[in-house]
Amino acid sequence: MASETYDVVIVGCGTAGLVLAARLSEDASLQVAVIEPGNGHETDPQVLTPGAWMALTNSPLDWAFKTVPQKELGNRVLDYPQGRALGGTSTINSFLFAPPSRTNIDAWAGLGNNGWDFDAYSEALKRAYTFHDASGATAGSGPLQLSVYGSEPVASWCKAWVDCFANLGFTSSDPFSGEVCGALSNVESIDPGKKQRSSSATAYLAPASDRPNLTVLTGSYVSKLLLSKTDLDGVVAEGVQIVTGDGATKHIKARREVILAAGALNSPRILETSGIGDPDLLRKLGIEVMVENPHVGENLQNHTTTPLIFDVRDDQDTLDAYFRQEPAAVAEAQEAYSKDGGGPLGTSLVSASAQLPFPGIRTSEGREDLSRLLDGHLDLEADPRWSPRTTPAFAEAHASFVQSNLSSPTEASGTYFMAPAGLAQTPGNHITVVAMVAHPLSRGHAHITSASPDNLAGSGGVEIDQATFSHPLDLEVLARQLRFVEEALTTTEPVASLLKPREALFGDLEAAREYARAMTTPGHHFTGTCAMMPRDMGGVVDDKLQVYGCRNLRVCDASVVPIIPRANTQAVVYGVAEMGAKIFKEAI
Ligand SMILES: Cc1cc2nc3c(=O)[nH]c(=O)nc-3n(C[C@H](O)[C@H](O)[C@H](O)COP(=O)(O)OP(=O)(O)OC[C@H]3O[C@@H](n4cnc5c(N)ncnc54)[C@H](O)[C@@H]3O)c2cc1C
Repeated sequence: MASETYDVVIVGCGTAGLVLAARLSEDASLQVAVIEPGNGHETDPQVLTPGAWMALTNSPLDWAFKTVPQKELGNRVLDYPQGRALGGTSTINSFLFAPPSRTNIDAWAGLGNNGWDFDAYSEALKRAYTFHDASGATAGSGPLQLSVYGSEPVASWCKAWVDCFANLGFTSSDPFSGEVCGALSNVESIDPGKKQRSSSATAYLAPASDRPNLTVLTGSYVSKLLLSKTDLDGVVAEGVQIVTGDGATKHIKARREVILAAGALNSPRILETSGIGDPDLLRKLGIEVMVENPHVGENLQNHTTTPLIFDVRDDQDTLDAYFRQEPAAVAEAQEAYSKDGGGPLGTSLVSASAQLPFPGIRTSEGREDLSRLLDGHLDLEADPRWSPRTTPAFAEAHASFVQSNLSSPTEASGTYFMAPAGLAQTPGNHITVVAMVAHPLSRGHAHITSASPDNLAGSGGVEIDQATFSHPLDLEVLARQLRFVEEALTTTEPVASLLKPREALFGDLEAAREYARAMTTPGHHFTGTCAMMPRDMGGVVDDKLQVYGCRNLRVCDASVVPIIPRANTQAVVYGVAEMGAKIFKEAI
């Protein structure tokens, strides 16, 4: 069988994978190979034009996973998109760049992950981005380009949104500070010079692509890790087996390290297919057990998103006509974008967000409500009913973090997004607001259901269960967020007087729960399936991102995130990858 040898072999040219490829190949003495089933789309206008991102899901650039039916959502099956291209999900995502909170990252350190405190993490994240603010000033020193969109009517809606929450006492703050408690115009991974998508492919790979020590193998998927078991060394990763675009099987050997960066759904699949996972599952499927670890593929965490659409006064401008793809509005959008990158094609359309504490936490009534909820639903002694495969130690640490987050008047336990258009594409003018529980307690899993390495070519042979609302506290918090946001926007200026009169949807909490069960869809923030924490707590990798029980094998992508961040995940992944690159450089 054909074989090639490099020092480091990286599996996946995604968000994290290309950060690692670019950073590690800065050392000209290291031969680095990175492998990707998808292809490059460097000149594809569908990828580069911000407003076109929605068409990328369910396209050939999407793995297009699906969950099993979700019991608490009336057995609905959920779409789980994931990028399959140079840049991975950073090539198909919706641009929002939301750095995580100090308390969230410090909670990772609190699990026993030495060196992963917020200050160290923040330094690493700054190496990933350069943020250009409206005045032209910049922050950060990295290749990823970030900006805030400023065209009308989006800018006016963002201002009204920010002012509305300021009037409720939630003043906006610096999104990079780790301490946001208020509303803001979203920072997006859009290059303000080119008015185009900035991804790990454009920002990290493009400038490094002609390095002689960096080999990028596209159109090829890893079908197996090459692991050997010896009495002396235990289990060692020696490389990977790949299947190329023409169906040939090849071995790519690693002298030093194999780094899995295949994302939160594919990294655990590759481990399990290669014999690292729950011994019962592996034996049942006829896979030789190389490393026993029942936590591989467990601890899947994801946000849920629940939209509320508000009718806007007819004399207020929104992006509805474009969103309904009315020919005149589409032509106008194309003209605006080709003129100066403005108009709806220049932005994700998800223009503003708010990160807010538990509804009512600043009143005694709200605090009593929360206290009843926590007493009824949050057992700090680790309740295994909600996540039977999680260790009591992790369940307790997770619950304790969520309790402290919900109880704080200044920490965000809810994240809200605003788009100045109706996502239902109905006639008239609208804004859509999406509510999200920042740190859900429900945890699911992603496990293989077949031993065949051929499955790794696509989305078959895997069972993904998000276990939506399996922890009852998540639905309770969300129901309160929905009532809060409806009341806040319809009664607080300046937004209230921009909306048409409306009959409240949620007379009581049960109405809000029902609405959530019917309308909730997944965020695309899959994390946790190869969690970084001590092994006896349920970890798959240690704080150097090494896979427990296997030498020369690391994981570095969204799967290592042990507790989901309060908002979207790409910023977290860029930070994790920059942290990982530093750790690996020191180790190799
Ligand atoms: C539709 C969508 C919109 C999103 N919007 C936002 C947003 O607005 N803001 C935000 O912060 N986050 C957003 N996210 C989430 C965020 O983009 C991801 O969390 C992040 O990019 C994941 O990075 P990763 O490196 O873990 O995985 P990926 O970037 O997905 O990289 C994994 C790579 O591994 C490759 N791979 C998989 N299997 C194999 C194999 N067997 N062999 C070789 N390679 C393999 C994949 O093809 C892929 O290129 C969005 C996600 C989606 C799906």
